[in-house]
Amino acid sequence: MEDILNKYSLLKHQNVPRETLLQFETFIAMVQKENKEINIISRETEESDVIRHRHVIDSAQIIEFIDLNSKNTTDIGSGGGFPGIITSIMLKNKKEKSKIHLYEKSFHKSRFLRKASKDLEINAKVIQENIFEAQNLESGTIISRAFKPLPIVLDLVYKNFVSYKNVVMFMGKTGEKILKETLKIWDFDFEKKKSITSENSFLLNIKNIKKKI
Ligand SMILES: C[S@@+](CC[C@H](N)C(=O)[O-])C[C@H]1O[C@@H](n2cnc3c(N)ncnc32)[C@H](O)[C@@H]1O
Repeated sequence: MEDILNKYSLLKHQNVPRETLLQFETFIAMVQKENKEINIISRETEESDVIRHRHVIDSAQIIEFIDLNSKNTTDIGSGGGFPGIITSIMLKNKKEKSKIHLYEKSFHKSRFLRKASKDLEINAKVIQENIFEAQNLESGTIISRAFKPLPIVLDLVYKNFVSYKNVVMFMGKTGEKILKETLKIWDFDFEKKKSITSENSFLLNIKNIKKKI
């Protein structure tokens, strides 16, 4: 059998423990099983290799942006648990106490997320709610992957969160254009990191959001 470290060679620089990688593999099997019942990820991407690269490794690369001094991190629009479940697995094996709050409006996906969190014994809380209706939220890092466009996420954070440390956004191939347009309306500090899984994508680590107009 191929060594698990080879399968996750893109994460080599992060020294992810074998135990964490094994839990990633368990989670991949859970997603594949559930995907037969409900649409967690698109059917074309449900091969193990594809889930590992496109969803698991892609999610894991944000770990360095998570504020470990905060009580909780919030994943908005968690879907099948990317990146919320993946980061929670990593925090558990790093013995970090920060809890991941997974906001997901779908009943079926929330039920899957709850079961996966329980079976994986991770420190995650699933909140089945429309996040736009949630008020006075508090978080350390807020994570958003394939949820809504950047300006909508910024507006949500601005209006619905009373405190947060930073916002991590996954940006695709139109990311540069979207960033430029967004900066006309919003003022914020940001840091960019090239994605390790996709040539045209990057991560944005955003702080100090202010509205310009
Ligand atoms: C395209 S999926 C992305 C899921 C996951 N973050 C990923 O990267 O694979 C967007 C998810 O956000 C959820 N969602 C959409 N609007 C929402 C809302 N207002 N509140 C909470 N969840 C929402 C959807 O049900 C869906 O599961």
